[in-house]
Amino acid sequence: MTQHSPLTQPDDDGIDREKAQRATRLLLEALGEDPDRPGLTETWERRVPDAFATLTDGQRREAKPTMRTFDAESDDLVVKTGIPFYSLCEHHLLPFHGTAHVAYRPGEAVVGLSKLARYVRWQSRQLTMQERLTNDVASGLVDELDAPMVLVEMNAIHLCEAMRGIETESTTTTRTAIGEPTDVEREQFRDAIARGEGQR
Ligand SMILES: Nc1nc2c(ncn2[C@@H]2O[C@H](COP(=O)(O)OP(=O)(O)OP(=O)(O)O)[C@@H](O)[C@H]2O)c(=O)[nH]1
Ligand SMILES: [Zn+2]
Repeated sequence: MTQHSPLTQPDDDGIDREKAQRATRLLLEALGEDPDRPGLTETWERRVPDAFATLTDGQRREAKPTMRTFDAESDDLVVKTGIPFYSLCEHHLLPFHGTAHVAYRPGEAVVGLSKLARYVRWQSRQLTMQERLTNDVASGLVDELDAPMVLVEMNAIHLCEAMRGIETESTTTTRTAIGEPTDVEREQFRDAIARGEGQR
């Protein structure tokens, strides 16, 4: 069907490229398009399968960022706010995107700061719901860091709500805590988020 992949088996990036090509072609036909018109041939042959391979690599452990850690020197809360993320809603296959804030109380280790953002980006790349993604980020970080306490907040706009359906762009906030955050830690997390928002 294409020079990019003669195989029906999943490629290394985990998606069955020929199926994705056939499905995209079929969808274009269902929409009344001619998939063989010049502007669309590479769309089903290459671009859409490649895009979905990237946008779902959160399902593949091999794509997980390396979480380099260092010895912790204290158990003071580490907070990273304003991490952009892009995900796909499993109901409509449309994006939801926004900002994540994460905090953890170190156990034996702290992680390189950039890895928190990389981890959120990787986890976001799957068909999911915002609530589940928030929990996945938190439980994943607990496992990765062996951290006794993690807090995550995500704020997002869902394009399935903005572009169709209710046609309203509103922000959804989801939060989760794993472990037992103290009142002081919760306050530090809230303050850091508010400070970050003040700077934008
Ligand atoms: N809880 C939750 N709901 C979501 C998320 N993403 C999309 N939705 C909602 O999923 C629901 C799907 O509702 P359905 O009634 O099955 O589908 P629909 O007819 O397309 O719904 P409308 O969007 O209201 O037109 C909608 O209310 C969306 O707003 C998410 O991450 N979490
Ligand atoms: Zn949706």
